[in-house]
Amino acid sequence: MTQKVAVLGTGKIGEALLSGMIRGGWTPEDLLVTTRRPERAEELRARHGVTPVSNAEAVKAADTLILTVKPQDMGHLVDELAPHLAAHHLIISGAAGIPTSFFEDRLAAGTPVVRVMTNTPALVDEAMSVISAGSHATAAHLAHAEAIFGAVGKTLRVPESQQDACTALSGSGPAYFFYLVEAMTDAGILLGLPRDKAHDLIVQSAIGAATMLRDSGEHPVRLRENVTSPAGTTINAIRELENHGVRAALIAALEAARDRSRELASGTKD
Ligand SMILES: NC(=O)C1=CN([C@@H]2O[C@H](COP(=O)(O)OP(=O)(O)OC[C@H]3O[C@@H](n4cnc5c(N)ncnc54)[C@H](OP(=O)(O)O)[C@@H]3O)[C@@H](O)[C@H]2O)C=CC1
Ligand SMILES: O=C(O)[C@@H]1CCC=N1
Repeated sequence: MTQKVAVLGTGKIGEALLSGMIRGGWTPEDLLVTTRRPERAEELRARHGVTPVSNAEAVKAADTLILTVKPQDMGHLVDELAPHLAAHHLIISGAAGIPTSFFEDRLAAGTPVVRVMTNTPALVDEAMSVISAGSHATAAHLAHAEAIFGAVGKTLRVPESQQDACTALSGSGPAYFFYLVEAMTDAGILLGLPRDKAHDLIVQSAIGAATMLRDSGEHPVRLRENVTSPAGTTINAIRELENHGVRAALIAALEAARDRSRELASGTKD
């Protein structure tokens, strides 16, 4: 088995992973990338010193193939790879929705497949990556996937049946926080603050709150209660959040994301 790892379809998430692997000690010589557009390939070579190759060349040179194309492009990519694959290859899919059986049904019997859902904080080594084994993936394959995704943040093994839910929570999760910051910054504008100051206040509050959630060991309810003084300001805001159904909206939003992940399972749903 070579040390080489290929990232096939190196777009936003593929590049986030790639850059983290390099920060984590992988040498660019051990990393191959594939892209659809030649200009994208050159961009990756210039930024990271990695070698862009064709999908077929990637299969020849690397044992571990990380597939980070969109779910809708996965069928086409797998058809292209199938004739070149051999027994030593490990397939790691980073796509939303696509089950490991999608690959197992299209590739030679016994092909090991690991499914991973990571997220964009991989760019700052704070990703949350959830990892599930396909039918033929061994403990060593899972450990290998953990070593790769562990370079960009935390990893958690989950049964594959929980992957769509995890995609809704942590895969898409950063977007919800960015959306909240955007909305709260607008509120700051309404309250008369300059945009840059409103942004800084909210971002630092988010960092502080996230650090407390991670490090204090306290339940989120307790942390919120500690901010909420009797007859104070916070409870007025909380009442408005409840009046506007924000909690119900979040539950419905994540359920919709989970449903879309399920819908993408066939790899053909636009
Ligand atoms: N963005 C996110 O936050 C997350 C995304 N994901 C998953 O990661 C995957 C990629 O998402 P994202 O990075 O956002 O999307 P991008 O569109 O940025 O990346 C996909 C890349 O794949 C390339 N590509 C498509 N087909 C081929 C092919 N046959 N051979 C080589 N390259 C190909 C595309 O090239 P071109 O640009 O030329 O079209 C594109 O650069 C998806 O499956 C998504 O579900 C998972 C977790 C989080
Ligand atoms: O929106 C998406 O489909 C991808 C998967 C999880 C985050 N982004």
